Amino acid sequence: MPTRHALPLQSYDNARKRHGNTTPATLFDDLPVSAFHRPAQDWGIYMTPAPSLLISGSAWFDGTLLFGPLQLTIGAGKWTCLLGPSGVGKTTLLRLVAGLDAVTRFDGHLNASDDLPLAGRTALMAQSDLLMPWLNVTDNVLLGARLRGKTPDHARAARVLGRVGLSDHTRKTPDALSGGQRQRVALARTLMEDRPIVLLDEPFSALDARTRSQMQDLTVELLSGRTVLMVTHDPAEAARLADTILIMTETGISSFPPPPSPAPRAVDDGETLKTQGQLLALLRQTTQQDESV
Ligand SMILES: Nc1ncnc2c1ncn2[C@@H]1O[C@H](COP(=O)(O)OP(=O)(O)OP(=O)(O)O)[C@@H](O)[C@H]1O
Repeated sequence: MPTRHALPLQSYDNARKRHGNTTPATLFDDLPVSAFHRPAQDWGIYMTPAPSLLISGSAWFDGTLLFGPLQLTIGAGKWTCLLGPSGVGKTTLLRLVAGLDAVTRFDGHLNASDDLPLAGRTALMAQSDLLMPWLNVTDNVLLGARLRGKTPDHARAARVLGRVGLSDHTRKTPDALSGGQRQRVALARTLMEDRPIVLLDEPFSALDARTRSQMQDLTVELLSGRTVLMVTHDPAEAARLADTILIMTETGISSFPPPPSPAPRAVDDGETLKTQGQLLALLRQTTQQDESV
């Protein structure tokens, strides 16, 4: 764990200690430590146009094959949904792309099509919200900027928090929020991070149906032009949002045709509902095959 005493938010380490170090250390570890000390103009690399992701290889944990060999391309500026049975390695794949998985060995290549490093160009919204319990909602959303020594953009944070429906909750700490509200704070924080590659791990799973469809629309709007890789268990979500649908199983990754209309698709769009049904049928088959092994 790198020391963080030079970070602009001086109280970060102390607060972590006070709270028993309960917050996962990985929240902003996608930033190389040296990046915290770079002059502002060097941050240009993080604003590059969205590249494709080229992934090829196998992942191993403790000498056991987790998944692979697999080979896939995540389209530049496109929204790719990754589905598959629990435990097949979807989260691991996201964490590997984000450079956050120190325990899994990946034999192969994880590259951007522009040949620039991935480090610092990804934003990951993890399955757990990773909110700092001692910071209020606004400060959680602004934490990334503070850690990088940038002037926090309070006006933008207020706008994004307004868009995710949390304007009335900005001064609350996470313990005073519902699960769905916490997930919206985490979403707001990810949307504040201006990265060309965005990795979302079941970002809408804790939301009620109405809020979920609203947050899906908002996220598509705000991440337009980014390369998005989203893990989801929800065929309806994939059918609404995906430019590309990928199914990950123990035997590899295959693609599934999305509906022809552009995303986000209407929830009652006929082609979208058809794709949702076909996808669910395929996932049921996949799960049954896994269970019969
Ligand atoms: N820290 C860890 N130590 C050991 N094994 C782990 C660890 N994290 C994950 N695994 C194992 O790695 C495999 C892949 O896990 P991963 O979380 O990537 O799956 P997933 O497809 O995202 O599952 P889910 O859909 O349930 O979130 C699983 O078998 C899991 O048990």
